[in-house]
Amino acid sequence: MELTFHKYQGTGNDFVMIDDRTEAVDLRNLDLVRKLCDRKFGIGADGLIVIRNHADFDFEMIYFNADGSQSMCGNGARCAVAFSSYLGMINGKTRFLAIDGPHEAVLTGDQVELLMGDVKEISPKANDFFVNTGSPHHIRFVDKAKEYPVFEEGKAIRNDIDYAPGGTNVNFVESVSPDEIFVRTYERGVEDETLSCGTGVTAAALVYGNKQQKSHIKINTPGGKLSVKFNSNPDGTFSKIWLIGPAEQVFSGKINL
Ligand SMILES: N[C@H](CCC[C@H](N)C(=O)O)C(=O)O
Repeated sequence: MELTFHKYQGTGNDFVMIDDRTEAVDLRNLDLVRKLCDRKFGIGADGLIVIRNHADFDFEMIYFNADGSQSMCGNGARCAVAFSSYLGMINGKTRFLAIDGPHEAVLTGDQVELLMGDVKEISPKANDFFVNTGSPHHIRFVDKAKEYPVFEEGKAIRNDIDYAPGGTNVNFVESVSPDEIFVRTYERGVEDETLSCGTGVTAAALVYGNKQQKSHIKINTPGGKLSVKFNSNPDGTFSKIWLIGPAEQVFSGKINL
């Protein structure tokens, strides 16, 4: 079977995208997911995104991490919006469905503004924090993030018994200025550091913004620049959380399965 794919990246978080409106892809075939994402034996990506029609939304995005596990993916969702526009399914604005529920997004040039789900709380975790922004995130503030042992420390926290059985993503955050941070992320399901993580920088921005009393945070990542703006509510929840950044089609191709 020959499969057409498109490769996208959002601030260095990269994805194999498949237009599966014919529903030809067997979503139970996790060996297929792992093969497509394999950087030596397949196309190579942090994750796979399958786009399907949905009666109540412009499209549905189904996200798989490279290991076949599923979660919400912020950068992937931004790339899915750009891909659905490329396919002619949307025109600038969209309302689509992901694993964590409905999302709105606006595409302006190569910038995608993605409305994330509301966040109920920021939980303290020893000297760190935990936030669920559609996927789980441990947040640790460090002095020199560029020199921090992200793989070793991230893997240890990701596998901490406190997070069993599902685990968590882990973000190491350095303050740059009152409204700017630098973030490196160890991603569950990729089981390595990725160049950026959309739900992760969103979680980091909420924690930092809450501390700094700021509602618009700029985020630098090894893969590029993102920003997050949000409302802090009197009950301690967060809403109108927008994740903003670029999404780019890198190449397309066909693969024989
Ligand atoms: N690895 C994450 C999902 C992808 C998150 C990341 N790629 C993003 O942009 O949000 C998890 O298993 O929860």
